[in-house]
Amino acid sequence: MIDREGLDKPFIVKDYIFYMFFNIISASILGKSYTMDDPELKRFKYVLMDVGHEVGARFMLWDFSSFIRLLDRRSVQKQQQILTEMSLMIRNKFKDHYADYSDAIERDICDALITAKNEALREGKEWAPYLTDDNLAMSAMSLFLGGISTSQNTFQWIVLLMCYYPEVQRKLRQEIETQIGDRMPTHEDRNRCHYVMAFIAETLRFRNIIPIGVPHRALVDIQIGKYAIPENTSVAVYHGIICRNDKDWHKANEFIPERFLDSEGRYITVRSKAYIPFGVGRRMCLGEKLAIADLFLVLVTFLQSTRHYNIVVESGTGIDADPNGSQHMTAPIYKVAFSTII
Ligand code: HEM
Repeated sequence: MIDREGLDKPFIVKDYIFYMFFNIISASILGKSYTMDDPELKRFKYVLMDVGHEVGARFMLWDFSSFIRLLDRRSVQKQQQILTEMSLMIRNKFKDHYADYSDAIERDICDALITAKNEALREGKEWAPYLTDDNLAMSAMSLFLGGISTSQNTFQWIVLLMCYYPEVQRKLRQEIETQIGDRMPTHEDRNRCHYVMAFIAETLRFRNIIPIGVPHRALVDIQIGKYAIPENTSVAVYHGIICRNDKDWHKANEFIPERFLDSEGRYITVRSKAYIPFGVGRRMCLGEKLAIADLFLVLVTFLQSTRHYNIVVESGTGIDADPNGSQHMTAPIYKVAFSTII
């Protein structure tokens, strides 16, 4: 990134973050990485990032209003066409895994799905008939779609917030320096980097990227607290409000990583019920552990590799969300500049 953009020149960091997380998730699920100018990657980027900016928050209403779909018909058609291409591509990549599959090595999630299918068939499990190649390929696609925009979007906030609050950046660097130094970070390092973990947890609370969650449907008539919900009603949990309400959070609208540290500076792993950036209940995020692991490793590596530089941020709207950020609470478009510490 620094080699490409040079020193002391502010540049938009957004696409770099997208490409990095795209490759991380793609390598874990499909076992494939892309170069930045790969045309396939650019098509994916349209669906995962650009369509939201093209039509703004109206994008959320496509499912509910045929009039708005008509108004945005070009974007709707383009998105549908790319999604169809994506599902075909993922089906093919899933099937390609059979060519050199071995149950002794699990290269990625597609391999793990094939192993699960073979085991279910061998053991005569009642769900084995549902583990068809098409269903498994579409499960891989759900992970792919669910994982990339969420993780990359959270990391856009991570970079913005740590640059916007230089004192926070200093504390992150200091902990990484004393606990890890120059060596490659491991998953176990999460147990010693309490401030880094608290910073990630606070970013997820403070700028909860899916504030209205994923809409669900009541399958039967049900009572939730004092509310009677009739069958077939759409139900959305407003995570964004719950994660930032004054009843549950002291100074809810301030960014305070220390709220996730105990009096001895240790990361608090027992969570308040109001901490739900990954949703709640049976349909909560499947990728929470993978997301936290990736965010930790990428953040530590990023700070290690930039330790000789000051990172300065230029953001016209500060740390307010992008008003055109569709259903996600997207970070504003900001620039960063690297300068050598003298
Ligand atoms: C910082 C990163 C992430 C955040 C904040 C996040 C957040 C969420 C939220 C709020 C939901 C909806 C839960 C609900 O409806 O109650 C969800 C669902 C889901 N997420 Fe994530 N997610 C992240 C990363 C990932 C990753 C890395 C993957 C997989 C590789 C993933 C896969 C999924 C899937 C498959 C669902 C649907 C689960 C279902 O409907 O049963 N997510 N996520």
